Amino acid sequence: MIMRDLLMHLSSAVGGLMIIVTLFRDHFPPHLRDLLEKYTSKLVRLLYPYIQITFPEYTGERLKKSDVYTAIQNYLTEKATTGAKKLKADTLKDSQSLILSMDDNEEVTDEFQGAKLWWFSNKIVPKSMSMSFYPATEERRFYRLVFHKHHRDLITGTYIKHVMNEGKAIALKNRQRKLFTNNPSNNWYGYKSTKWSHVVFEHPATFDTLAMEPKKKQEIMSDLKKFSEGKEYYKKIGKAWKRGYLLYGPPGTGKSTMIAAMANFMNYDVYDLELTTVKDNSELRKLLIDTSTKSIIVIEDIDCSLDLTGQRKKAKKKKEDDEDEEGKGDPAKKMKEEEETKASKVTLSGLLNFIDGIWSGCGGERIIIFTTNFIDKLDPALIRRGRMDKHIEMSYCCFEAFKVLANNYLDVESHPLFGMIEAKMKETNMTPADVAENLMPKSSTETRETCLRSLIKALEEAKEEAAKKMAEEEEEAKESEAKDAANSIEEAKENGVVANGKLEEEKLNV
Ligand SMILES: Nc1ncnc2c1ncn2[C@@H]1O[C@H](COP(=O)(O)OP(=O)(O)OP(=O)(O)O)[C@@H](O)[C@H]1O
Ligand SMILES: [Mg+2]
Repeated sequence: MIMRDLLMHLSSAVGGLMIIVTLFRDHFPPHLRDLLEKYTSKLVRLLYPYIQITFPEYTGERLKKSDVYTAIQNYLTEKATTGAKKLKADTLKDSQSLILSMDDNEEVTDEFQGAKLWWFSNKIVPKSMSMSFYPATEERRFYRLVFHKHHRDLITGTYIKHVMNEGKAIALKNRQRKLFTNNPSNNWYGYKSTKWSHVVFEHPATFDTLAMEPKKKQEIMSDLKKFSEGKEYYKKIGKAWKRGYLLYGPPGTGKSTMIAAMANFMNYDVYDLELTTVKDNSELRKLLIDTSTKSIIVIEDIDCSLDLTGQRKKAKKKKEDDEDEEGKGDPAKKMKEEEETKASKVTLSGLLNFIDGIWSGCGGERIIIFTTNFIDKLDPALIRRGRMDKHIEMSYCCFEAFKVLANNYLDVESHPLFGMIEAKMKETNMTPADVAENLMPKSSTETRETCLRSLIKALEEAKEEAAKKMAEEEEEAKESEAKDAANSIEEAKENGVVANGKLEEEKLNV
């Protein structure tokens, strides 16, 4: 007989006993009744020597999924695969592997330091007749742990802690990383809607494939590693456990690639925050509080995002002008639009407050990354150390970086043409994106040699282009200098005439 049947029999026996007790209670004199109750509960404890602990799925008014429940779920997943007969299947990590967990109404036996325990999974479906729009949310799942009372101390003291630790470790192992993007706030409310939508994060970039000076790359990796191990240190120095990185450099130098490599290195989720869809500072705050720990929050092209209000006003003004031209300018509508424009803005101070303030309360490790093509355009307050702790310049492709790309794209570590490429690279600037594009074979007939030669050709063209551009610029500068000089002579002449004229007038007046 399996344990559940045994427990069920015991429960019904106890239930029967309780009915008898109630009957006797009504007909017995009080002093005898007390005596009887005392002995009955002794008998019950003797007959049912098991203790039950229930772990509900949600805590506190169903607001938050219980961490304990999740840990138990993970812990039991491994046990269930071998022990349980009814299993639920789900896919995990690249949809390649299957994960099996305990189905409802199933039991799993476990043993811990000689003690035998039973886990049951079940759910309570309230029998209310009300027609709910969201039927699934009414179900209350729980796990129940049953063990002999002899093991009370062992189970409550050590075993549950062991389950928590194991469960968390399994969760970390199976962690499927996600890439989140923020939803516009008008989609935040309603059934199953969330502030962030996500897809599985499967970007292949790593620090190995990132083309960069090896020393600089190593420095960034050590910085990240130190940060991830710094829980106690940050606590000691009284700082929130967060770190800000500013990636700057021309387009195509690998800023976005670097973020993917960082996420893969750290095993973190990525929150790609699109500021243009965030209405105001309070929305920004809500979004950021809703991010999980072990995550990278990214704001790309921060210079464009922060100029948001300006951009919007410009767009709106153009629209208004168009309307006026058509003779449809409605003052009431205009006022409404103006109000909307005022309400729809994330300010620099809002962003600064968030970076400084909110996280301190959130706990957990978070990295924030800003990227920009124009570092000079940014407000110094935004990028001062402490906010953006590390500034990383992503620059044009150097020879070391080229070698990484050649290895990635052509599986070649050295080649007689490398010397020429190194020399040409010193003479001109080319982004890693352009180098990579030239190295990539475009057809099956292309060989390493042809790809490297096509890069050399591109480098030569880039050099010529740069020289031409410089000559043009010089020419323009000379022209404008000449123009300025001519203008100032003209001005001086005019001033001289006026001054002389004035002098003549004054003389006559005298
Ligand atoms: N340092 C690099 N290492 C490896 N690949 C790179 C590097 N830089 C660029 N690339 C290649 O070029 C492509 C474009 O790079 P990426 O999107 O990272 O540039 P970016 O600096 O983010 O540009 P933008 O400023 O326009 O956003 C990538 O898909 C990648 O294949
Ligand atoms: Mg980018």
